Amino acid sequence: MALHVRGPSHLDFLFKFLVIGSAGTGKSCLLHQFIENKFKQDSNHTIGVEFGSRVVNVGGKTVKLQIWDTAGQERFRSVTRSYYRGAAGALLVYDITSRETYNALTNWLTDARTLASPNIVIILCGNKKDLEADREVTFLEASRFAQENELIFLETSALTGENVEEGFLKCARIILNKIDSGELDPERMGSGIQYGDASLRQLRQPRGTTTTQNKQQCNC
Ligand SMILES: Nc1nc2c(ncn2[C@@H]2O[C@H](COP(=O)(O)OP(=O)(O)OP(=O)(O)O)[C@@H](O)[C@H]2O)c(=O)[nH]1
Repeated sequence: MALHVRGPSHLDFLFKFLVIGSAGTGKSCLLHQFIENKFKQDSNHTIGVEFGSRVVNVGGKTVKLQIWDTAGQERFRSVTRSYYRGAAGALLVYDITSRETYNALTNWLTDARTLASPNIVIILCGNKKDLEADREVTFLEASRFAQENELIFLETSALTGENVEEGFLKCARIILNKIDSGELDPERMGSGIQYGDASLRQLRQPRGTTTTQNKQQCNC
């Protein structure tokens, strides 16, 4: 899907993000908490895909996060998979009170890395941190899984808001660092990154310089 940046002239970048993971882990609630700053009461299963966006300031840059919240239910898998392409970042969510959702992580991870991009930046979120008494997955084992699979790991609570903003911002910060270091090229097709108006102004060449296209047309 093509991304278009038409908006405030102060925008440096637009990043496409996904929220993925098994049904009922709290993906929609995490997105709602991040965007609305409150817990989404009576959250129903997502049908297909939902969308949200928020402009954030990270490392001195203004970034618009365009976030696709996907349905975790198996019956929507073919629809949701079609949204993976060209995502720069993802929150991969499991529920700390459900080992089943933790066991499914490997499949979600494979999907993300094959369908989105091998370079996609993924934050592993152990959600429902507030339900400590019902915990089925320890912090330590999830940390090890994250380390083995090169993921950043956080335990979150969409209910209390704990670590929710951190998850999204950490993902954005890592992507920005990778752009700075040259590891990620925003101009690569399917990078999930678009320059905003502010970056485009900086990139624009001064008048009178020879463009690549001009050089190609010249036979000398
Ligand atoms: N206690 C607690 N409950 C949560 C939290 N996050 C979500 N829930 C509850 O978990 C249930 C599922 O939340 P959703 O956000 O709809 O889950 P989902 O992952 O989007 O589910 P699908 O759309 O089916 O993939 C709801 O009843 C929420 O109220 C949390 O951090 N703490």
